[in-house]
Amino acid sequence: MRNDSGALLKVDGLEAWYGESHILHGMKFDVHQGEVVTLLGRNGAGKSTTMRSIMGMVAKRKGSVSFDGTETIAMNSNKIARLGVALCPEERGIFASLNVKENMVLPPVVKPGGLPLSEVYELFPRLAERANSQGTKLSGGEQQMLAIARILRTGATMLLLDEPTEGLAPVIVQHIGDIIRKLKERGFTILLVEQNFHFAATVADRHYVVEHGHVIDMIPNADLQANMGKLKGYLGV
Ligand SMILES: Nc1ncnc2c1ncn2[C@@H]1O[C@H](COP(=O)(O)OP(=O)(O)OP(=O)(O)O)[C@@H](O)[C@H]1O
Repeated sequence: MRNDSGALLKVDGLEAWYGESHILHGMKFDVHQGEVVTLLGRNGAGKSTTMRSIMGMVAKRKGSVSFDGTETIAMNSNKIARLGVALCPEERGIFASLNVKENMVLPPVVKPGGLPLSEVYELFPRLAERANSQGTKLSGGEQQMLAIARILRTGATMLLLDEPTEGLAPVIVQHIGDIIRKLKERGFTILLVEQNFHFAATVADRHYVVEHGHVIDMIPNADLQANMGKLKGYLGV
């Protein structure tokens, strides 16, 4: 059952700490079924910590995070994953000694409905070509594709993508954009952390601006151009 607002993911009053450092201060936002939503903000604003907290990977946290009506704040990350939420972390986490196919079949299927390898390869023809290549031999773009492809295998329906375009050439960034739009068409719900707001504008429905561990604004993508000056001010660019 969805919660009252109809949101698939609802974050409310989320606080998080690393040791004694208080990082998140009442994060509040939601993501509806089938939406692509970004978290934008300056370095150190708390975007990755928010993603990690949603996944249950930050030990000290409180507040409320609900997924499809289920409160997850007290759950461990395995249990959260079994609800169908998956994180593609900024560092990508490819196993260097394994090849593409081995990397792909490694994560456990947590929920029925994960994409079979054949469908993953349809979405990522480049990975099909590179199926037997070792992780160390992949370009940054191929590693990023593999990192996304891997979580599609798990059956997750809510994808948390942390800076998927970081350090990639413009042509690869465009390709990642195509993939995100295809995933949206297939009904996936996506929360995206991005530094590149020009890219974010090409894939997202709404943008939340994060500063000092909480949301300070929400801008629908349709209003982004009209709010560009304000957004650049928030981001200091
Ligand atoms: N493992 C950690 N231990 C202690 N502090 C951390 C840890 N990870 C992040 N931080 C600190 O938490 C704050 C928020 O970091 P976070 O990575 O969530 O920000 P961000 O908005 O994702 O920024 P960036 O775009 O630079 O990744 C920063 O001050 C960072 O130094």
